[in-house]
Amino acid sequence: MTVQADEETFTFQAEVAQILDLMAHSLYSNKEIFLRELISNASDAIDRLRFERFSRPELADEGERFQIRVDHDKDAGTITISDNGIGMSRDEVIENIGTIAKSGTAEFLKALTGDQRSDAALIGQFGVGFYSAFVVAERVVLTTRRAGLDAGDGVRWTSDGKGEYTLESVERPERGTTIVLHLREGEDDLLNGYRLRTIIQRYSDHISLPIVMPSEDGGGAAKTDADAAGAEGGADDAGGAADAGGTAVAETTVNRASALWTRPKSELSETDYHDYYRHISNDFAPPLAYLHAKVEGRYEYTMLLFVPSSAPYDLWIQQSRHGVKLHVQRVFILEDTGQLMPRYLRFVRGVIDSADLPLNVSREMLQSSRAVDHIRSSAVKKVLRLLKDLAANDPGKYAAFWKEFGAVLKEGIADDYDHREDIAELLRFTSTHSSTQDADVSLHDYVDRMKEGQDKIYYLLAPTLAAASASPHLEAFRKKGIEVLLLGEAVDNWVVTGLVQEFGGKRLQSVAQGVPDFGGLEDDAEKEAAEKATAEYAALLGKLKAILAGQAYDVRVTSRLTTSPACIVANEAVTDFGLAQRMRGSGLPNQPVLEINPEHPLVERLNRRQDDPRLADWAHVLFNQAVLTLGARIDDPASFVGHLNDLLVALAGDAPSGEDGPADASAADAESTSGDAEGDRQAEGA
Ligand SMILES: Nc1ncnc2c1ncn2[C@@H]1O[C@H](COP(=O)(O)OP(=O)(O)OP(=O)(O)O)[C@@H](O)[C@H]1O
Repeated sequence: MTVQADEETFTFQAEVAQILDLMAHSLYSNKEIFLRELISNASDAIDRLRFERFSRPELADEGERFQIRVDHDKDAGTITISDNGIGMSRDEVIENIGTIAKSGTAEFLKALTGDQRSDAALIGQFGVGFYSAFVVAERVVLTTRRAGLDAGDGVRWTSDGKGEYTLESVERPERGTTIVLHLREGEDDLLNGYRLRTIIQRYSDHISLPIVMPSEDGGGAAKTDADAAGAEGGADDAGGAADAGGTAVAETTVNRASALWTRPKSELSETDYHDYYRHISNDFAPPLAYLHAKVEGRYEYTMLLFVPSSAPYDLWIQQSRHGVKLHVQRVFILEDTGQLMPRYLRFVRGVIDSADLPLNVSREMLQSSRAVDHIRSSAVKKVLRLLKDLAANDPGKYAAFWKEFGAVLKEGIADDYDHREDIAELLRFTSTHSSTQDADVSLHDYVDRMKEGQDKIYYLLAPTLAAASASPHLEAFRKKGIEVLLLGEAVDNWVVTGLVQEFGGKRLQSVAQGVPDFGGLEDDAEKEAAEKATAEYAALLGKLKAILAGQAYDVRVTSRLTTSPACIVANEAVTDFGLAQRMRGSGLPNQPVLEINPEHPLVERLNRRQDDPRLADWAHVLFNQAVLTLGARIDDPASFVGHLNDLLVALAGDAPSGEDGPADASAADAESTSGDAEGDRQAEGA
């Protein structure tokens, strides 16, 4: 920091410098948005002043009208945006302009791809509004004075966006902020009243405050005081002051200046809604769906809510913002932090405007307000209905929604008991019936095509979808043609437990827990075969159990498998809450049971050759390969590889003794094993 008279020079926070650089490259194809961003900040600043006045009556002075002013000066090559909002103190300027305090900055920067289009959308989402000025300006001068401070407490911030900015104290009689953009060479097309007006009407028409421009702004013929002052280098502040103070120049309001949600639906076009959505979300893409409702009755409120088409970068950040802004009688009050929208609907963006709350309502008051309870419950119902309609009328769009937000919506099954059934209908899964990994099966679809005699909804919970779809647990179900839902997300455990094991009167049943349960779909012959196998294998089971003591809770014969030799299931028949935890740990259930397939040649051979000196190797390999197909982690991978290699060496049989071949005893054994393996292959082939 260098000090020169009253001027101090500061260095931008590293992230700001990086974002400024990226922005100039990525946003250029969309350069007009700088105006939208600066007008949006001005509008926020006025909203904040209006709000602060409720608690600080001393700020309520002047009686002038709130407005945002846009002006340009062809000769000086400047565009000026001023507002009579809350302004900033020196500390606030340092904190707000020059630093990015938002959580997730690092994640955001990582998410940038270098692709102009997608980066532009991301940058927009991140809301780096003010810095977009540097897309068109080579120098930006911001002059501001906080409401409630003295005229001598004005601050001027100047920067060329290249790493440093300066601050100096200035006299500024009126509160508010003025931003003068000194345009880069080649940006003269923006120095045109008609062009500016068109941009404002395109991007900022929905701003509920008047945006005014000098009346004679068509070709820059009229010179305002601001223009004249701005033309002099270093006279930016004088320009701004004259500007915000109001001059004798005639002004016209160029936007509609009424809160969009207060206007009747019949007057609004799709484009109006989309523009407004972009204003509040910073999302360049149009919303997937929206609802606009005016409710009258015991409580009176309006809601305008949007479902975005893609997830914001911070959807999974713990403290991510909720997207609904509370207004009271059109005055912005606060951003929702969960009072208006539950966490599982945190992707919803929009406005709720209540006529019943006091203007000075605080967050604490919201928590115990009946009106808020009512609004919240109605908002949730309406959003769920909107999603239901989308699913029914536009399955393609709903699939897109599910891809982006399905995992968030699933949280609602555990969090919102009252709406559990509605949410359950919105769930989509991948199943053994799906041709891709896309989640395209609803619980209704599943129940509708259940086999005759089937009385349960089967599911398989695995650490990933890939592990689920390749799991041996599905073999018998596939053979019998019974559909199984494949659940591969951490939140899915809450889904199955949250559904209280039931949907539409059908119980949910894991295919990897307890003894195999095919409901009414197992015939007597199968049951008999299973009993017979258990008897035939009793001795082998005892031996395996002894070898795997401490690893396998139990070893059983199963009818669950057709092609795999073994699998692991959870001993408990019912999902418990701890399962998700374990799935994220080693991936093994608390009481892992090794199930072996009596029809498999390998298992048959073990039963015939229980005296095999390598029985322990076989047992460990069977157990651990079953752990792997579960998508779980082997406790002691080195020992597994050791057992496996011992068997491979024995099978290889022809390894030259004396080099790396087995010792004599094992060599003899290797031969007999290899012979057996041959027999096994034939048996398998037969
Ligand atoms: N005209 C203004 N008057 C008062 N404060 C302002 C003004 N413009 C910007 N600020 C302050 O600077 C901060 C940073 O502005 P910036 O546009 O970069 O991000 P933001 O407005 O916070 O985010 P978003 O664009 O997502 O709304 C604002 O939050 C606000 O505190």
